[in-house]
Amino acid sequence: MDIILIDGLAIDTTIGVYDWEKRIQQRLILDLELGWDIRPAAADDDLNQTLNYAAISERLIEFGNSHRLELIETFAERVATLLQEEFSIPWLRLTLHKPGAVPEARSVGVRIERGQRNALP
Ligand SMILES: Nc1nc2c(c(=O)[nH]1)N=C([C@H](O)[C@@H](O)CO)CN2
Repeated sequence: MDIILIDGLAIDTTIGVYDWEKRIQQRLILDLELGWDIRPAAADDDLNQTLNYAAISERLIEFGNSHRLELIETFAERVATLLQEEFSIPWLRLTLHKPGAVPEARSVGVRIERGQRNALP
């Protein structure tokens, strides 16, 4: 399986468990590895046969702007489901950072994998 990469995607959203967090926007940073077979697109030089990383990035930014969640776990799970359902992505690894959450840490976050890695040749 090949991998389409989106690294360091900045998404501003309302996220957090505390009351003060529900009144502000905070930035999440997403790194995505999206499983795909890129050979048909490469053979035909055709965007329609691959994952359009620009369209996916735009959709995830829109998701963040239109949802208010508490846990980064929930955000990550919702994004993974969206990617699988709307873009038919068979396998993905999502790393989500909430950089400002713990001042003493460079970053905190979650990493999840969803789907079947060997679903494609
Ligand atoms: N595992 C998690 N721990 C914490 C989360 C979270 O989403 N997942 N969130 C918070 C607060 O919202 C925090 O980010 C405020 O600084 C605390 N722990």
